[in-house]
Amino acid sequence: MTTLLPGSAPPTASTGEGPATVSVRGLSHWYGTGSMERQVLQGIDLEIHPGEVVLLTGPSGCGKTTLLTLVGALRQVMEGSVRVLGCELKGSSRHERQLLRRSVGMIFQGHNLLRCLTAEQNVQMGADLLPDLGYRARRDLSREWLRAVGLSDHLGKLPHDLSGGQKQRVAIARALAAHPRLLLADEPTAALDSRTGREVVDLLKRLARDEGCGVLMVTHDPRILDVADRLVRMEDGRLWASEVTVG
Ligand SMILES: Nc1ncnc2c1ncn2[C@@H]1O[C@H](COP(=O)(O)OP(=O)(O)OP(=O)(O)O)[C@@H](O)[C@H]1O
Repeated sequence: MTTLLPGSAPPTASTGEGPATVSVRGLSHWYGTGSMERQVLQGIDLEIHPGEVVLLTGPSGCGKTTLLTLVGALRQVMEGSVRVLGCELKGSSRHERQLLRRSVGMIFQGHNLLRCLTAEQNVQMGADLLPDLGYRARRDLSREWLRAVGLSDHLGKLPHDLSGGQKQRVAIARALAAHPRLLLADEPTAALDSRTGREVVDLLKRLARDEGCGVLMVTHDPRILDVADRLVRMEDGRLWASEVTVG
């Protein structure tokens, strides 16, 4: 039996069909100017389809986070094409990028919780992005997501009363509460023990499958590679043709 995620629609997703969630073509990126200029991405091509979980691996400093932030509309695209949920980011306006980011969930290493808000209030910020939901519905949704990540007993706690792994799970619940159509995650299991890390990636996989959400996840964690529909390896700013279909 399939258990639906909080507030989710019945499963409709199919992996690899329909328009791509992300389509990157010939993407290059540089940092610095003049003699300090350094190319960090070199002609990247990548597609992610609705419901697909793509894991990105590669050595430290090879450009993984840069790629994630470009796809997440957090940086201006310098060269190449990045289409996310039908929106071309090359040449896009700040307003267009802001609108797009409402449909993109992001889980980065420093979980960025607001220190003065409880776990429940932090997650509610994610639910606030959903249109047409009253206060009570948003609060209930936040509680359901916190239950889904195993934190029902910590609703009223402030971030400094939570462990690193618990904070990471709040950040994950906040990203998922907004019902993203694309989820970008930078080492989401880094601060988690192996059991919690496994639960979190299984949750992300379910989100992808049940809601047709594309997932791009950077990881160094060999214990979770099996969650991938596809593994992509980056070295020196290039995606090598080692796109391995996992299972
Ligand atoms: N804002 C910036 N300004 C200048 N250089 C940067 C900036 N951000 C990243 N870099 C450099 O660009 C290169 C790629 O960095 P990036 O963070 O994308 O790599 P990464 O693969 O995610 O590394 P890690 O696995 O250690 O997080 C690195 O050499 C990094 O030092």
